[in-house]
Amino acid sequence: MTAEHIRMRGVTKAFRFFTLQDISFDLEPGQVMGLVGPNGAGKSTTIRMAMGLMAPDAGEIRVLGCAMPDAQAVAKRDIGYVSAAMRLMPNATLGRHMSLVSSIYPGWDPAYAATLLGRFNLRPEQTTQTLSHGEHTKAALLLALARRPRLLVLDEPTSGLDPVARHELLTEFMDVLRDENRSILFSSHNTLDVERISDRIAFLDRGRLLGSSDKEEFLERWRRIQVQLPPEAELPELTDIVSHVSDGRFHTLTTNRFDERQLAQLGTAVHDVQRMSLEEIFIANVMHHREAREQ
Ligand SMILES: Nc1ncnc2c1ncn2[C@@H]1O[C@H](COP(=O)(O)OP(=O)(O)OP(=O)(O)O)[C@@H](O)[C@H]1O
Repeated sequence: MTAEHIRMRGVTKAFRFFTLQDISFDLEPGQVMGLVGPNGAGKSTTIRMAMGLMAPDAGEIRVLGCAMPDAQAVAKRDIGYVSAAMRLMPNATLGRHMSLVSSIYPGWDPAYAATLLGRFNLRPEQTTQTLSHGEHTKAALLLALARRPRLLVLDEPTSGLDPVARHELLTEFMDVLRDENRSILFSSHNTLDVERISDRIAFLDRGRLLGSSDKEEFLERWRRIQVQLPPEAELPELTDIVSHVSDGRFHTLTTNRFDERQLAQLGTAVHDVQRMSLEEIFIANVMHHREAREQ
């Protein structure tokens, strides 16, 4: 029995034109992990395997202590899963969905469901086919959240939502995490959302995991260093520089392992040191790995 809510080790899945390679990460109780990657990076494939909807070619997946995909029926009693591809029954009302879900899952919380109806501005009488895209997403999220599952797995949960609904949803996620036995894995292109609520981040690109660590660790390690050299002077040999842009005199160095040693080596040439947003780190990380692979 493992304590992790999700544990992936060496997970590989090959399609005709794409391979997800050697994916390993852990999601601990009480954590929110943002799975970030460009289009086609393998986020949904990773999530689908974690949900037991697809078997890996190799590697180990355990979710809430259950081996996936074999023991998915047991694990899913305590997982709320929402993806953009999911469709509610077209002719049924939201109220019908709510009573169906509440009859299956003992954790259903009617008072919380009523609160979410108000927050998401939804009515139980609405049928699925009359819902807008954003309302459909909110309805699916309501059905997952009101079960109060131990693990929420959300594939692009904020796509198609307006900024106010996004804000409300992210606030809901933070509420979920007041309970340290619960956790969330969510995928997103929206690095602002990920930066706001995640405490762990996994970056994926072209089927590979570029890194998985605490958000604060990413934000602490990555820096842009602006350097201004006197004429004829040469930039000292530095390690851990992932990108270097220069017009001869002014240099912008991006480092993924910032420390005082680098500044000491550059001395008085350092003009400015800037923290990077998660979006800037994401782009720099992806470009650095792509260049390294192409060399
Ligand atoms: N069943 C499948 N058969 C063949 N190829 C597949 C299958 N499912 C996914 N792929 C391929 O795997 C790659 C990764 O897809 P995936 O949906 O996991 O990416 P993603 O990171 O979620 O992308 P996006 O952000 O665009 O939704 C894509 O190139 C896709 O074409």
